[in-house]
Amino acid sequence: MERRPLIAGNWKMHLTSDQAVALARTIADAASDVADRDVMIAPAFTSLPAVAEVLADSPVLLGAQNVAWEEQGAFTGEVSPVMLREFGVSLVIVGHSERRHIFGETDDLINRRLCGALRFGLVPILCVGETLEDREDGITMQILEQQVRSGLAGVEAGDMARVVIAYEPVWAIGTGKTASKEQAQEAHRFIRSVVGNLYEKKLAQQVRILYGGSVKPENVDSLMAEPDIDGALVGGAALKSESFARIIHFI
Ligand SMILES: O=C(CO)COP(=O)(O)O
Repeated sequence: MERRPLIAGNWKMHLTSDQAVALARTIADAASDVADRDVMIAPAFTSLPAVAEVLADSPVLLGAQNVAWEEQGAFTGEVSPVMLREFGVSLVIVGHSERRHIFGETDDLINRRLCGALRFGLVPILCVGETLEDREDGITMQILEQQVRSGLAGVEAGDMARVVIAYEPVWAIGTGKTASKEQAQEAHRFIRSVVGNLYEKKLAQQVRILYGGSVKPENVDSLMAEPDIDGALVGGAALKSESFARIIHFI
């Protein structure tokens, strides 16, 4: 089963709108020759309109870093899927570890966000990952299973075909410590098996699973060579045009 790779840059809470436009321009140029893979960048909400204009004639997809589940309403501080669609956003990150650990987002809340994204035609990127403590306690796979199952609760097979999952071990995010390709492959294969138990095996083979956590030009090729790693969710290295350009062009 051929899965189309996806390289996604998560800009987190970095860059003013002017800076975001400048970086988006260089990435659009760098990605102009890629045909066999998807590339996405997710700027801060405030930069979406300006970055959307830059990407209008580019194959680079526009992503957002979070999403609410209702079209509109009394949800102070939230941004609705319809508001994101208005600016050409097509993918949205949900359940990022920073949302879970800094802002206390629960599995239930993340599931609501994911379902809201699907309902309004956005592709959700569901992030899952264990902490260092979980790994040392030997409960990595239980944590991943729990996060995948609750994140996907109520999602029908027809919608599941659009969902992307990102495995981001918390201990590897922003630390410079990448999971070894063996650790990442083991987690990805396990996540695919969990999806296979929830849905048909064929569907599990179609689902793209990205790796995130200190992805860099130096390690992207070996990670991408693993059979169940279908792409990367990149933080720090996505903020530098040369390094993200190299990551997009992984071999
Ligand atoms: O959280 C991440 C992407 O969502 C990973 O961040 P880093 O690439 O900076 O480790």
